[in-house]
Order: sequence, then C-alpha cells, then structure tokens
Amino acid sequence: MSNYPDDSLTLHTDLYEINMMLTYWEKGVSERNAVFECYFRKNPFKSGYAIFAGLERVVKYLQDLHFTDSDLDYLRATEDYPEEFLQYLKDLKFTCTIRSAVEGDLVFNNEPIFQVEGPLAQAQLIETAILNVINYQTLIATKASRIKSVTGTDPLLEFGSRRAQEMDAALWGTRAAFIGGFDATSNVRAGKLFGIPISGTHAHSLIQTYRSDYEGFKAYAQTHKDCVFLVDTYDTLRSGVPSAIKVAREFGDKINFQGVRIDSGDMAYISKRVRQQLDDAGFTDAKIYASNDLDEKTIQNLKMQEAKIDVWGVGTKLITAFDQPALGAVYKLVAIEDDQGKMVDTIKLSNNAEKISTPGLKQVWRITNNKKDGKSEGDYIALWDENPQAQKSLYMFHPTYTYINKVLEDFKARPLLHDIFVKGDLVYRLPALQDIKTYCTQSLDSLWDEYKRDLNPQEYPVDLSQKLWDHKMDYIQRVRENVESLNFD
Ligand SMILES: Nc1ncnc2c1ncn2[C@@H]1O[C@H](COP(=O)(O)OP(=O)(O)OP(=O)(O)O)[C@@H](O)[C@H]1O
Ligand SMILES: O=P(O)(O)OC[C@H]1O[C@H](OP(=O)(O)OP(=O)(O)O)[C@H](O)[C@@H]1O
Ligand SMILES: O=C(O)c1cccnc1
Repeated sequence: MSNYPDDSLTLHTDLYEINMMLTYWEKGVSERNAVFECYFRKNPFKSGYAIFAGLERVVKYLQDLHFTDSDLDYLRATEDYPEEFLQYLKDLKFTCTIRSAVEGDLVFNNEPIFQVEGPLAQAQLIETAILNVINYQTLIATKASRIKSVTGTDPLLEFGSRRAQEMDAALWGTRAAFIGGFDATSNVRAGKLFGIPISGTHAHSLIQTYRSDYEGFKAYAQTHKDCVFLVDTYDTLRSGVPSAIKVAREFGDKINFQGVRIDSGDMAYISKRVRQQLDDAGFTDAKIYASNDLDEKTIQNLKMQEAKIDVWGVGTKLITAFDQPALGAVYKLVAIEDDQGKMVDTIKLSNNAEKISTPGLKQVWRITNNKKDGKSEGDYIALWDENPQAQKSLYMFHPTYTYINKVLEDFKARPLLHDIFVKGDLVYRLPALQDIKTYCTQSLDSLWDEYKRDLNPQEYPVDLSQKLWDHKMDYIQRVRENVESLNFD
C-alpha cells in the first residue's frame, strides 16, 4: 500500500496545519504561547447533554507525537518545504499543557471541553487529531447513554462492528458505547484491548448450513455450554422456538439454555408469543434477545407495547450515530502571546451570535446546589483568574437572554477542566475503563431529569461569569471598531 516503513499518527493532520506551522516558523512566532479551546455548538441528537469520551486515545497520541524519518521523507517528496523547516519538525518535542474534561463526564454545548496551551506551532498541528477523536467518541458515548436511558437495567449489547465506518470506529466506538452504558460487545478485539465483556449468539448462516433450526441448534448445543438460539431464520413461532425448546429439553443440564434471539418481524407481537411458548414449556428463565436496527426510539416504543424483550442488541444506529453523524466540535484560538511576551485574547466574529467565540483562557465550573440533593445548577464559564469557589454568592445569567438569571448562595463549584499534561509531561493517571463507566453513571445521577429526558429536554444553563461576559462584549466592540477603521483604498 505504501512505500514507507511506518505509519506514525503525527501526520494524522490536515495539510493546512503543517502549512501554518511553516508560516509561524518562518515568521518566528512558532514558539509563542497560544491557547486553543475545543467546544461544540449544539448538543447531539437534540439531547440535553453529551458524555465526554476520547481522552485516553488523545493522551496516547500526544505521548507519541513526533515526526518519524519516513514522515519527513514523505513531506520532502510531496511538499516544497525548506530543509531547515523539516529539521525543525524532526526535533519537535511535545511541550504543551493540556486541560480537559475527563471521560464519562457530562459536557454541554458552548463550553470548553478540551484546552491546549503551548507553542503555537505544536498546538496548531494537533487540532485535527484531537477533533477527530473527541468528535466521534463523544458522539457515540452520548448515543449509547440515550439508548441506555430507555433500556434501564436490561442488558445492552453492542453489535455494531460490521456496520461501523471502518475498524477504528468499530473499536473505539465500542469503548465509547461501554462508557455510555452498554454492558458488553460482540467485538472480540475490543474485549482483548479494553477488557470490555464480550458476548455472542450465532448467525442465520449456522441454521442455513444445517438446513433446519433443529439441526442447527443441536450442532451448536453439542459444541457450546451457553446457548442463545437465533429463532427467526424460517418461521419463528412454528419452527424456531419449538426447535429451540426441543433441543433445550434433549440436552437438559448439558447446556445452559440462556434463551432465544429474534431479529425480524413485529418484535412486540412476536416476543409476546415467544414468551408464552417458552413459559408453557417450563423455560421461564430463558431470556428473549432482540436485534434489528434498534435505537432508543424503537426500544422505547417496544417497551410501550409491552414487548417481552429482556436483552437488547444494538449495532448500526449506535455505531454510525445514524441520526446525527457528526458532533461538530471546533478548535478555536482564544489567546496568543504578542511580540512583547504578553498574552492577548482573541475572538472570531460571526453574524450568528452562537458562532462568536469567547476570548481568553477559561475554566468551566460545574455548580451544584448544596440544598437540592447536590444536583447540578448549571455550568459557569469564568476567566482563568476567577475563582467562584471563593465567592459567597454566585450570579448566573443566560449569556444571550440575560434577563434569565439567578443568584445562588449555598453552592459548590468544581472545575471541569483537569490538568492532563503540564508542559509536555503527563500528570493525569488514566482511570480504568470500568471506573470511567461508573463515573458516567454518577455524573448522570447529578443531573435533573428535566435535562435528561429524551424529547425536548430543558436547556441546561451554560453561563458566562459577569467578568467574562463583559470581556467578550468589549472584544466584539473593539474588533468592530477596528474593522470599521480599515481603509484599503
Ligand atoms: N412492534 C414494533 N414496533 C415498532 N418498531 C418495530 C416493531 N417491531 C419491529 N420494529 C422495527 O421495525 C423495523 C423493521 O425492519 P424491516 O422492515 O427491515 O423488517 P424486518 O422484519 O427486519 O424484515 P426482514 O425479514 O426483511 O429482516 C426495524 O427497525 C425493527 O427494529
Ligand atoms: O441491526 P443492527 O442494530 O445493525 O445489529 C446488528 C445486526 O447484525 C446482524 O445481522 P446480519 O444480517 O448482518 O447478520 P445475521 O445473518 O446474523 O442476521 C444481527 O442479526 C443484527 O441484526
Ligand atoms: O452475537 C450476536 O448475536 C451478534 C453479533 C454481531 C452482530 N449481530 C449479532
């Protein structure tokens, strides 16, 4: 496929990032301190929240960030970069400070969820990979959480690998789904690499091979202890389930007859009939598994119809984020060192108020009310030198509709962005995946139901401190005046 001996992730970037690095390097600003922040503008799936995921992969990517000889050979062969610049790339060492939300935490639209501070050229280079990873994994963890919100305590199996957008998406999507609430995956590699429990039944091909449900189930039972039989190959009620029951009776204790899987038809009607058949045969503990293009809407609807389904297998609609294939997180420069060595905040204007970036290095504070079961009151974005923890009361107001406001007296504020790397050194201990999953559940418990409901959730407050809001308005004004004073004639 390639003439090059290695495939380092350092080139997993858009060409324009390296082109900008060249400009910064030629102009002597590549080592200036810069701050970029990553955020998304709308919660995905019209959800009231998102679940942050992707940090582990980003950490591994950054730990190994360096241009290999073959990366440089490739750039030499394709781009017209000066040799001295390639030498600069060769010597480049990652020295940025990274602050980030942690995996499994709740994150919301229009707040920084990942922050990079460090030499401009480096911070520019890593934009693409960071967005690539966080956009996808956060999207899938959120979709998984939405599906989990309707399945409750029913086991939830991830079946998406065959439909995912290629292998990386299958693997890391599965991990994100596990964080968001799935219990197990059919992807064996994800089990090996991440320790996610693996689970599997069998396909229609097994039955087709033996040409009858009975012979297929028998062959499986002769070779496996745990058996879940797929009963819809020919006729679920007249052949599939009766054959499964026959085999389960014949094998008795030799197998662990866990249940049957249905994969087509009207799953409410069929599952009820299947339940009756299993119960009548005395297999009251046998579970009914269901799969077939399921998502949170279908599952909720099936529950409403009192379908007798115990275990849910979900593939395509989860792993491809079917109803919203991109999160749309962006990476914006919010501050840069000037030629006097002083940090200057920057802004990106837009006609659309939502698209105007918020200048300056910031921290996001999650505000909880001590009086109301410790539930979240909202997020409060403040300039880095502010400390709401030290304040007696907190004035929170909507950044656009400022008449929506409240004053909190008895509150806690905890920072959302944690130090991950400090000047290139990893200072964060990556948690075990199970702990991330548990943390995700706890985080969701801290959110009022109004923000969690599937349909038309309330908008969770993501507010700016008064100081930051004033600062932003001041910048908008200043940039406008600057533009008006320009004269190109
Ligand atoms: N009772 C139900 N209420 C709502 N949706 C259902 C119900 N039963 C099944 N579904 C969903 O309806 C869709 C039916 O898909 P489709 O039209 O492909 O039918 P099928 O039964 O899978 O047919 P095939 O035999 O070709 O696989 C699936 O997404 C399935 O999850
Ligand atoms: O429907 P999804 O949510 O995407 O879940 C994954 C699907 O993959 C399998 O079908 P497939 O037709 O690929 O193989 P099979 O022969 O095992 O049915 C399985 O039976 C599910 O229907
Ligand atoms: O184990 C299963 O039943 C399974 C695995 C992958 C896709 N569909 C079903």
